[in-house]
Amino acid sequence: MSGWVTSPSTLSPLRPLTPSPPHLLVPNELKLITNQVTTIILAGGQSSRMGRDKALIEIDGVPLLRRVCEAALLCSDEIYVVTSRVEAYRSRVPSEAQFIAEIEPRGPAIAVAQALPHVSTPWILLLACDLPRLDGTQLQPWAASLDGVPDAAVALLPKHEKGWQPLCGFYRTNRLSALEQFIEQGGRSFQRWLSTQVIQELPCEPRILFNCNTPDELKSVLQTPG
Ligand SMILES: Nc1nc2c(ncn2[C@@H]2O[C@H](COP(=O)(O)OP(=O)(O)OP(=O)(O)O)[C@@H](O)[C@H]2O)c(=O)[nH]1
Ligand SMILES: [Mg+2]
Repeated sequence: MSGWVTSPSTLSPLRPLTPSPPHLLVPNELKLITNQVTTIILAGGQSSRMGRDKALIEIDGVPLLRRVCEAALLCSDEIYVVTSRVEAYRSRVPSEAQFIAEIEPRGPAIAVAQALPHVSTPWILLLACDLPRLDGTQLQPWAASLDGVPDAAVALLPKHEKGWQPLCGFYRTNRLSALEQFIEQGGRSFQRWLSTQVIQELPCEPRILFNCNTPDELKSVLQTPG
């Protein structure tokens, strides 16, 4: 597959080319898994701007949360969904996804901190659940570039016009104790914490970061799929 830099030290062997059952959105043939990355998907927001649960909004018959899980499964084996709505989502995600239950939404920073004890890989891929144009085949070369990230950088994140996009990028697991400390000291804003950290920019097409927060944004996705 073009763009995928194979590196025996960081990649687990390719999946065998077994034919996929027809119900799978992610054919086994497309998977290129790195054993460096655990994916954490945040799906515990309030969806107040959308007026209904964004995670369950269907595009081409597939809930947004499932689309994001399927994209992540192209590059990582371990996927955790952090949410207070575990039962509502359980049947709507791929069977590989595991859940971390929150009592109530307390913001993305705390949700990430809650997931940390589950992670044993050196990197975390952190994703929002409202990224309808996230492309799993794009995640693969991103994950393959992690070895080249300078040691000083805590995260590899795309930039958009308002600054870093914290919910579509990679974090060094062993540096997130700084996030835990920030929270212990009362900090809640992910953006504020990021502003104190060294971040490496991840070159990224803006369309992949398109965030579906409002009914109008949803309409634009439905009108211009892909
Ligand atoms: N687990 C968890 N996820 C969250 C929390 N707050 C936001 N998220 C997720 O973070 C991502 C970005 O959230 P936003 O789109 O900014 O906010 P939202 O709360 O979902 O929606 P609004 O109420 O319209 O702001 C989404 O995937 C949310 O589900 C939280 O407290 N816990
Ligand atoms: Mg959003």
